[in-house]
Amino acid sequence: MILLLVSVVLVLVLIASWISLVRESKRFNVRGPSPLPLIGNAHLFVVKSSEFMNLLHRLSLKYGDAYRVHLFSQPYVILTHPKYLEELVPSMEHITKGRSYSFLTCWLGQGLLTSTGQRWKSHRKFLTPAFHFNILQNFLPVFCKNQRVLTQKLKGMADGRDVDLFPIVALAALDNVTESIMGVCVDAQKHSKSDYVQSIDELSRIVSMRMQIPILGEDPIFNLLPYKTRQDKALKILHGQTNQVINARRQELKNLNITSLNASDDVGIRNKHAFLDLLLLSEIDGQKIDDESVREEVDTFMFEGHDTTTSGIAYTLYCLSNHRDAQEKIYEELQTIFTDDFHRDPTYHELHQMKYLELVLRESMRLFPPVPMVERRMTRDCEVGGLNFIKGTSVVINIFEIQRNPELFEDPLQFRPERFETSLKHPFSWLAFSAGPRNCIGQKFAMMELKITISEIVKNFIILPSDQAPELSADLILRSQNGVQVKLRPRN
Ligand code: HEM
Repeated sequence: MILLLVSVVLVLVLIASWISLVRESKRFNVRGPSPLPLIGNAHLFVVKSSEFMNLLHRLSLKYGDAYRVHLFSQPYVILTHPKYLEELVPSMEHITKGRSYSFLTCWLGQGLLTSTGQRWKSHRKFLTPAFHFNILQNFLPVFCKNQRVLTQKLKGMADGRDVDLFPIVALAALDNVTESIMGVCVDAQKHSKSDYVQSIDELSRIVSMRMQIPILGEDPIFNLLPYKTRQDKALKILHGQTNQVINARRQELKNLNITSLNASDDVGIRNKHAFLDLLLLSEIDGQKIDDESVREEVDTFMFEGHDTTTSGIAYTLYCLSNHRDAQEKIYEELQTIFTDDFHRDPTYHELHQMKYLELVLRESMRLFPPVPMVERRMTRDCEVGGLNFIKGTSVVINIFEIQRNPELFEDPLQFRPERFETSLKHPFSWLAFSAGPRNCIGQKFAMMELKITISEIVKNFIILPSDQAPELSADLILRSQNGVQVKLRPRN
C-alpha cells in the first residue's frame, strides 16, 4: 500500500516538474531541446569533457545561434553570435555573473570576478590603477627571471620528444602571478610539490569538475562526496597562505609608519609589493578595505592570473608548432628589435614594438580563447537584444564558437595572424578578454607576460608539431584532455 502511495506521489512530482519545465521553456523566444522531468536537459551533457565543445556546437547547429537548455531546474541561454551582445555586453545592469561562478565563491568570496552591484563597481574603480603602466613595469623583471627558469627547463626537454606544455607553463605562470600580485616568491617551478602549488591545482580541478558534471553542481550532493573534504583542505592551505602574506605586509607597513599611498614615493609604485600595497592602503568612501576583502581580491587575481595565461601561452605555442613561417616572422621581428644583444631582457617599450607577435597572440586566442565562455545571470524578467529572459536565467556567451564563426572570420579554422591587420566585422567578434564594463582588468598584464614568454621561447627554440592534437575541454578555462603537446629543438 505504502509502495503504491510512494509511486503515485513520485509520478505526480515527475508530471508537475515536467509541466513546469515545459511551461518555463516556452517563456523564451528561442528554441532548445525539450526538457525531461526533474533533470531538464542535463542528460545531454553527460559526455566526455573532450566532447563538451562539440556538443555545444551541435546544439547551435540544431537550434540556432541563440538557444535554451535546462540543467535540472536552471535555465541557460547560450549565445553564439555577437548580434545578441550589442545590448548585453556594454550594459551596466546585466553584470551579475552566472551560476557556474558560484563554485568559485568558497575560494574567491566576493572578489572582483564573482561580485556584482555596488561592491563590484567600487572595487573595479579602486583596482583599475593596479594595472597602470607604472605598476606593470615593476613586474617585467619578475617575468623575465621566471622565464629564464622556464627556458632552462625546456632546454632539458628539447631533444625531439613530445612536451606537454600545459603543466610546465602553469608553474611559470603561477610564479609570475604570485610574485607580482602577492610580492612573494613561492618558486613553484622548483617546488611543484609544495602544499600551496598542489592546493591550487586541486581546487582548480574540483571547480572544473563541478562545472562539467551537472550532478556535482548540486550542493547537497557535492557536500556528501569526498571532494568536499578535499576542497576544504585545499581552501585552508590557500587562504592560510594568502592571509599570512597579507598580515606580514601589513606589519611591515606599520613598522615603516606608512598609512597611505602618498606617504612614500616607493609605496604602491616602485616596489615589489605594489599590488598588495594598493589593496592595503587604498580607501573606499574614506574606509580602508577590510582584511577579508583584501584576501578575496588577492585570491581572485591569483586564480584569474595564472590558468588563463597558461592556456594562452600553451595554445599559442601549439599554433606556432604548426606554422613555422609565423615563428620565423616573430624571430625576424625580434632581430630588428634586439640589434645590440639578442639575448638580453626586453624593455617595456620593446614589448610594444613586437607588433607581429601581437597579431599571432590575437589569432591564437581567437582559435583557442583561454576563457572559452563567460556567463551572466539575469536578475529580473527582461528583454535584451531581442531575446526574452526570465529572472535567474544564466546567459552563456560562447566566445569559442563566436570566434570560429565563418560569417565573422573568413576560413575560420585557418591560422592567419594577418587577418587582425584589418578591422573586425563586428566589434564583439573577438572576445578573448571579453568586452564592456566586465572585461578583463588584467589584459595588459597578460599581454606583457605572453609576449615575454613567447618571444623568449622563439628566440631559443624551433617549435615543431607533435603527432597528438589537443582534445579540447573547457570549464572557465580552455584546457586539453591529453595535454598541449609540441616538440622543441634548440636554435643554432
Ligand atoms: C590570456 C590571459 C587572460 C585572458 C584570456 C583573460 C580573459 C578574461 C575574461 C574573458 C574575463 C571576463 C570574465 C567574465 O566575464 O566572467 C576576465 C575577467 C577578469 N580577469 Fe582576465 N584574462 C587573462 C588574464 C588575466 C590576468 C593576468 C589577470 C590578473 C592578474 C586577470 C584578472 C581578471 C579579473 C580580476 C577579471 C574580473 C574582472 C571584472 O569582473 O571586473 N586576467 N578575464
